[in-house]
Formats: sequence, structure tokens, C-alpha cells
Amino acid sequence: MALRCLPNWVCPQTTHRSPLVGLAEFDSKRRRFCLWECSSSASQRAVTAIEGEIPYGRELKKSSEEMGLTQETRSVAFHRDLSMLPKPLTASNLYSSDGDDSKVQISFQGIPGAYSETAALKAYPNCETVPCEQFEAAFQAVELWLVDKAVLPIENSIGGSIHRNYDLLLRHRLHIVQEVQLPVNHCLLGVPGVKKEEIKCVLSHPQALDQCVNSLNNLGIQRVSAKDTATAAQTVSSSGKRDVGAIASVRAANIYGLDILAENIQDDANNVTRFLILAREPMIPRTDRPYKTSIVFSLEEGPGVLFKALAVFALRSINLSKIESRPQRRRPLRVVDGSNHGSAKYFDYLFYIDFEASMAEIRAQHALGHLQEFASFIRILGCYPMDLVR
Ligand SMILES: O=C(O)C(=O)C[C@]1(C(=O)O)C=C[C@@H](O)C=C1
Repeated sequence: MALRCLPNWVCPQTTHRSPLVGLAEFDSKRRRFCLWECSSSASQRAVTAIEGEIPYGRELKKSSEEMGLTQETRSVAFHRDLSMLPKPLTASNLYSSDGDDSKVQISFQGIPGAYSETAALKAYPNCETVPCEQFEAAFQAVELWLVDKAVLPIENSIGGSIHRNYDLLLRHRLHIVQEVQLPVNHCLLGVPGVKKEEIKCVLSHPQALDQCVNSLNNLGIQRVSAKDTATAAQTVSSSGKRDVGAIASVRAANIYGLDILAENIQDDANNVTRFLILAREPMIPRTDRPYKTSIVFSLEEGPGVLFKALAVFALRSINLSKIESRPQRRRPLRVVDGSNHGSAKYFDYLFYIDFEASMAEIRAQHALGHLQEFASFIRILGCYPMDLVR
């Protein structure tokens, strides 16, 4: 059972917004949840509990308050509830892996057979994967304690950065606790018995189509976007059409009963997608193995500020493995009125950097302290072990 605080929780029966502290318990194995409203006033020491079932898949967007609306309410004595209060964390709770990952639930965007699911299984071979329609739902599932972690593709060695997912990292308050480098071998799939030459068009995720653009042009095959590679395979399987194929994994072919007409059809044999595993709590940084730290920051205006910002890492021999910039949505333009010829307009950017050091290292702490001199905003997205195994 996991517990979290719900201040300002609204009682579904009375619609009374409690000034008290609420607690929620989620039993993710049995998919049950229980919301506890605890009174802080001495005269009213009752605890109200609302129990219900955690919905599957696409209903993950519902908030816990909404779920409580349809559920039975009952009161229990306060003293009986003391045993239910959160226990203090122990050191072993703070490190992610206790060897048994069969209880870990990981949300991913897509349906079974998607590469994101394979990435989750690479990180936690015995985990339970929870499919979600959109990335937003995969994030919310973690935020609502419906699952433990979410997996997110962030960049690909052929297609580059997945920009929308950088934006999601900032919009949500989850922490990167792990990275997964997954070799992606795209296959051309078709309904049983079909020949490669019969395929006139293929369905797949836009990133997967981009990674195979030359091969598909050579074969004269049209490209059509699908939500994810596994949904493409499922659509082809249920359509039964001989001239429509899918680009997806061997695993997706097995799940949806399709023939593999060609393997490794990506334009570069070394096709690797990097995924991030996200959790509610950050990982406590250590120095027992190579670590990476991901940060996002914005800079004050001025000549050479980005140069100075990057120098804080170079000065301490900290290697940067990734830099990405994204427009600041809330403040897209900065207007500087310093001349007689009108005001200058600059686009305002956020910079995302991955550097190869642990936040437990003094040089990393000093580098971020130094960066604060030029940055108007800094957030540490996570410090996590580097994935060195392919
Ligand atoms: O469609 C899938 O199977 C996904 O997991 C998505 C995704 C992506 O978003 O880049 C992941 C890995 C591959 O590079 C292609 C597609």
C-alpha cells in the first residue's frame, strides 16, 4: 500500500472542502484505492474512508476525487487508523531496486508490443506494464499513484529528439530515475501468407516511419501514421488487407499474428532509442557507478551567456552527452528596448542538458552553483545510472 497527502480534499458526499489533511492509499496489485479524511480538531477525531476500484487503461485520467464520487463512504475510529498512517522511509525504500520487480507497475503510451513496453521490460523484466492512450495519461497514472513508474521515449539515433516529450518533462513534476537504451530493429509485417511485393502502403508511428524513409522509398511503399507501432500491427491484422503492412517489432508480429516480411529495415543498422523511466520520488544519487544528471534551465539575456553556462561543466571536466533547446511557451518573446531604432525581439528558450556526473559529486554541485549565476531558472529533472548495456 502506498500513501499520499491530499490537502484540500473534497468530500464526495457532502462536497465539503476539508481544511484537514487527507490521505490516500492505493493497492496497485488489487487495483483498490482508499481515501482517508483525518480530522485535526480534538472534538472531531473521526476518519472517513472512501473505497473504490482503480480503473484500467483509458480511464486513468480520472482524478481520485472523481473516482470517490461513486463509492461507498464509511467512518472508522481515529485510533484504529493510526496503524494505517505512513511508516517512516527506510534506506532500502530510497533505492529503486530491491531485487523484486514483479510488483512494479509501469505505464507506457501505446498497446502491448510497442517499443516503449519493451523498454519497460528491459529495465524491469518482471514488471506489469500498463498501456495508456496518450503520454499525458501515462504521466497522470504515476501522479495519481495508479502505477509506480512511466516510460517515455526521448531521443532516437536516427530521428533525433522527441520534442513533445521534452515539453512533458517540464509540465509534470516527475523525476527521471533510469535511462534505457533500446536497439530498435524495425520489421515489415503483413497478414499471413502475403509477399513483400504485394505491400503498397505501411502503417506505423511517425518516428518509426522516419527511421525507415529510404528503405520504404526504394520499395515504393506509401507511409501512413499510426498512434504507435503496435497499434499499426493490430490494425493490419484486424483489417486482413494484403496490400497494407505495418512497421513494428518481432514481438508485435507474434502478438498480432502477422508474418515478418523483412527485418532491420531502418535506414541505419545502429538504430537506438533512448527511453526515460519516471517516478514520483527522485533517486538518491550515488557514486558507485557512472551516473548522468538531466537539468533544464533558462538564461539571462546577454552576450556569451550560453557559452558561460556551458563553461561551468567544461571547467570541471564534466562531459555533456546531450543539449536540446525548446521555446518557452509562457514567455515566447523577450523585448529589449535599448536603442534609438526600435526594440529588439528575442525568442526565449529553455535548455535541456544531460551531463555525465552524479549529483553526489562535489564537482557537479559546484557546476550547478556556478550555473545559477547566469540562469534565471534551473530544475534538476533527475540523477540516474547510465545505461551502458545494449
Ligand atoms: O510506437 C512505439 O512502439 C513506440 O514506443 C514509440 C517510438 C517513438 O516514439 O519514437 C519508440 C521507439 C521507436 O523509435 C519508434 C517509436
